[in-house]
Amino acid sequence: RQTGTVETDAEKHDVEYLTPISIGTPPQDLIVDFDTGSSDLWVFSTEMAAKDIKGQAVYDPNNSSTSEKLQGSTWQITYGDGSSSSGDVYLDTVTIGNLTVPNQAVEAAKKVSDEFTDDPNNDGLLGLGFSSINTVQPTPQNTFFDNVKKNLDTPLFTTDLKHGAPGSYNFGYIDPAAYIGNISWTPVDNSQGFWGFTSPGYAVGTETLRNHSISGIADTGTTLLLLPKSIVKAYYSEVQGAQYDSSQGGYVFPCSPTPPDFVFGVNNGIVTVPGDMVLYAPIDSANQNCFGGIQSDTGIGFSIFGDVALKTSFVVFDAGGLQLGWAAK
Ligand SMILES: Cc1ccc(-c2noc([C@H]3C[C@@H](O)CN3)n2)cc1F
Repeated sequence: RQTGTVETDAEKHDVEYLTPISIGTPPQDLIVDFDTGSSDLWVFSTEMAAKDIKGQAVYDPNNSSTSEKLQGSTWQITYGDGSSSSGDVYLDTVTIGNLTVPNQAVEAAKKVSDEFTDDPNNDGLLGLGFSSINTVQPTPQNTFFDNVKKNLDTPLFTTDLKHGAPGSYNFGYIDPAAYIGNISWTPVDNSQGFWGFTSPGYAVGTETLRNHSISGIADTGTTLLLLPKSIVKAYYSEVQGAQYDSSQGGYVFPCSPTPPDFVFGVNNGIVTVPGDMVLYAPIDSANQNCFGGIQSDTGIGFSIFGDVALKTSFVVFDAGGLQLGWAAK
């Protein structure tokens, strides 16, 4: 039985968290976006057109003695922001930290949309969602976590994302030094392939929790906290000068004073998103106005507890108990 840990670095404004992995023999090092909201491990590869690669590291299956083409298999994925990628599939050895999975399905990109080409530090994505939504055809493949979990002390991983500082993903153990107080546990609904859960309510600032079911997913690959329009309006009604700016595509408000905290329930506990985390990023060079870290989930069909929510907490993604644990830190 094993456990593992790997450090993840925040990009500017914590827009995404990038984590090193190794693929093949000898090992090829790439840095990828761990995404609990999807379930494909795909990487930039030598099968792409040179014009679509701008600084990224690429996986070369021909340079790995352990790669084996999964004949006839292809994949195609589209993310929440409309970005997409596609290609074919190899089985190869994948190592994260001290954990190795032989014969992991590695999805080699042949095409990627401009958003990926224009993201030079990101060499691909590693899905930590449920394998039921893996896009490989004709036979969906297992995620790294699904393949490694039988070797773990316990079938869970934890996230400790931070604001503008390296965080960590741990596999197979809960580090008691990584959080304070108690872990609030809530059941996971994985029927859509996500780490879905329902929060019982929310509060703005220091008010008491309002009963309002919020069904959403814990998604490390989404930058912001996307909530029902009514809750977003209630929050920004208490932020001086806040307004919906269609040119920015969301609520903006003066970067000072610090806006109120946003609190959401997790079972009988609460998670507090400090006001200064709702100040997502300045939209002008004078840093006068800021884009909000809380925005509407309209059109998605569920809420998304992205990095703005996750980086406030130590979160346990427990596939054994099919539950999520949230703790302060
Ligand atoms: C350029 C780029 C675009 C999107 C994403 C991306 N990664 O995870 C997610 C969310 C949305 C949902 O699809 C699953 N989790 N989005 C990453 C990128 F590097």
